[in-house]
Amino acid sequence: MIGEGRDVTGNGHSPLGVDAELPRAGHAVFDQERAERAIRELLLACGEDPERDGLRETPARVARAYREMFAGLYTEPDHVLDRTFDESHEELVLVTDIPMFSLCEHHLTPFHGVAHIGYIPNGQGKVTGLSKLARLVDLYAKRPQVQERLTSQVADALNRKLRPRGVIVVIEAEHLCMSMRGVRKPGARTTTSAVRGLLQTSASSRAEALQLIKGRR
Ligand SMILES: Nc1nc2c(ncn2[C@@H]2O[C@H](COP(=O)(O)OP(=O)(O)OP(=O)(O)O)[C@@H](O)[C@H]2O)c(=O)[nH]1
Ligand SMILES: [Zn+2]
Repeated sequence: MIGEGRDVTGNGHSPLGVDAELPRAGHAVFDQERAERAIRELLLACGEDPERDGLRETPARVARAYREMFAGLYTEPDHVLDRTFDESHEELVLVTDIPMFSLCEHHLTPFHGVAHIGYIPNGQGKVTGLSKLARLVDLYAKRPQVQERLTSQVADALNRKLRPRGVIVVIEAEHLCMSMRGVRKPGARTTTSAVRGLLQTSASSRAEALQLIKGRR
């Protein structure tokens, strides 16, 4: 099957079904041939001619694009948090404006924007590399998603793996299913947040994090 043995994520992790050490996420591997057939059928259903010059390679291209855009189905996102550093920092760590691209599971059209991710380490050597926060949101985003679930999944993964004192995830995104079709409201942005631990229970800690997120520019 095409896709086996390749790093579809571009982040050094193998797709599942190849590396038995990796925990399973969803089903095994991307079925390139099936996806190609489906895209060809879609073109036919739309009244297009998939044999014309400009479209001949399109089913294969689109299938490869979906393999990449759904890479989070074949790789366990939590895996990116496996390596931690022994740092005694006990205050907020916040990475803002992480570019985020996903596909809404209702229309399979993109929603995109930025993610802000913060956590308060537990002071017992569970600090992650900053890039891993961006990798985490990337892999959960690379699934058919809704913004609310994406936001909670990132927060829950951080909570599970780092056992921090608190977590905050805020995602601001524009949904193309609301801009280029349907209700057609380009520019409308949706903000979702998920807070865990101290950032849920302590209004002042949450306010401080939100202030840093809102006042970042
Ligand atoms: N809560 C939530 N809704 C979303 C998300 N992405 C898309 N949607 C919404 O999913 C809904 C699907 O509504 P339906 O009535 O089943 O589909 P539809 O007839 O295509 O709806 P319209 O988009 O209003 O034309 C729409 O209101 C979308 O705006 C998301 O991430 N979260
Ligand atoms: Zn949608």
